[in-house]
Amino acid sequence: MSRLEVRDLAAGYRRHRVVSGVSTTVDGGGWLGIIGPNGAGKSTLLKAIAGLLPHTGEVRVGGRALTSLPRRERARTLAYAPQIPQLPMGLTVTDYVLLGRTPHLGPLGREGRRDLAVVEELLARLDLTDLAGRALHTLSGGERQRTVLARALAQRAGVLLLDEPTTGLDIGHAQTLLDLVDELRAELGTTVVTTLHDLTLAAQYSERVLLLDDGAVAAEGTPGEVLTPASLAERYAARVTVLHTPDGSPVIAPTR
Ligand SMILES: Nc1ncnc2c1ncn2[C@@H]1O[C@H](COP(=O)(O)OP(=O)(O)OP(=O)(O)O)[C@@H](O)[C@H]1O
Repeated sequence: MSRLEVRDLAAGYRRHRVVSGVSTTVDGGGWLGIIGPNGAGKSTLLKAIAGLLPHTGEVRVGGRALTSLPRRERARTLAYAPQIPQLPMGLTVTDYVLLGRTPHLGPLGREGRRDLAVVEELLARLDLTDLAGRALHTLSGGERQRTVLARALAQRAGVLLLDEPTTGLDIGHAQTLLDLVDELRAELGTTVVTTLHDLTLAAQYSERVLLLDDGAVAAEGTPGEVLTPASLAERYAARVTVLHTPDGSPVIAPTR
C-alpha cells in the first residue's frame, strides 16, 4: 500500500514562500481532500508533493523519499493531474491517454495489449470512447478535462494527486469521475489527494479533509470535524449551513 507522508513541507516561487510547515499522512488507499480559499496555496502544495516545485521538507511514499526514486519508478509511484495542463493539441485522445502508460512500457517502448486495455477501459468509464480518435484541440473544456484525468489514471500509480479534477465538469460527469477514483481506491488501494472547491463533493468523497489557509494547515480531520459553519465563516468569510441528504451525506449549502 502507498502510504503518503508529508513532513514540514515548504514551497513557493522565487523568493515568495507560499506554503510552509505542512505535515500530513494519508494511509494507503485513503483519500485526503485539500480545501481552502482562493490563493491559500492548494495547487502549490500539490505541485510540491508531486516534486514539480523546489521545496524543503520531505515527501515519502511507502516509506521511501520520492526524490530518491529514479524517474520511471517515481512515475509508477505517483501521478499528478494539474489544474491547467499544457496539452500537445495535435494528439488524439487515445494517444494522449496512452502517454500515461509510458512508465510501464517495455524496453522497446511499445505499448502492449494490457496498456491498450487499460486505456480502452478508462475511455469507456469516463464517457470518452466516442471521442477516442479526436484531436485534443477539438474537445470541449469538460471533454478535455476528462481526457487529462484519464491519462493520470492510466498511469496506475500508487498515489494519485488531482488538482481540481471536477472543474468544468457537469454534475453527472463530476460524480462519474469521483466514483471511478473511489473504485480505483477500493480495487487497487490507490492513495488519493485532491484539491476541491466544491465543499459538498469534498465532504462526500474524502475520508479526511485538510483546510489550508494562507499557506498553512488551519485544520485537518474528518469532513464532519473540519467543514463546520464556524470554520467556513472564519476561513472563507462564507455563510453556510451543513445539511444532510436522506442517506446522511453532508451538503454544504450557502445561506443568504
Ligand atoms: N507561478 C507562480 N509564480 C508566482 N506566484 C504564484 C505562481 N503560482 C501561484 N502563485 C501565487 O501563489 C499563491 C498560491 O497560489 P495557488 O495557486 O497555490 O493557490 P490555490 O489555493 O490553489 O488557489 P485557487 O483556489 O485560486 O486555485 C497565490 O498568491 C498565487 O498568486
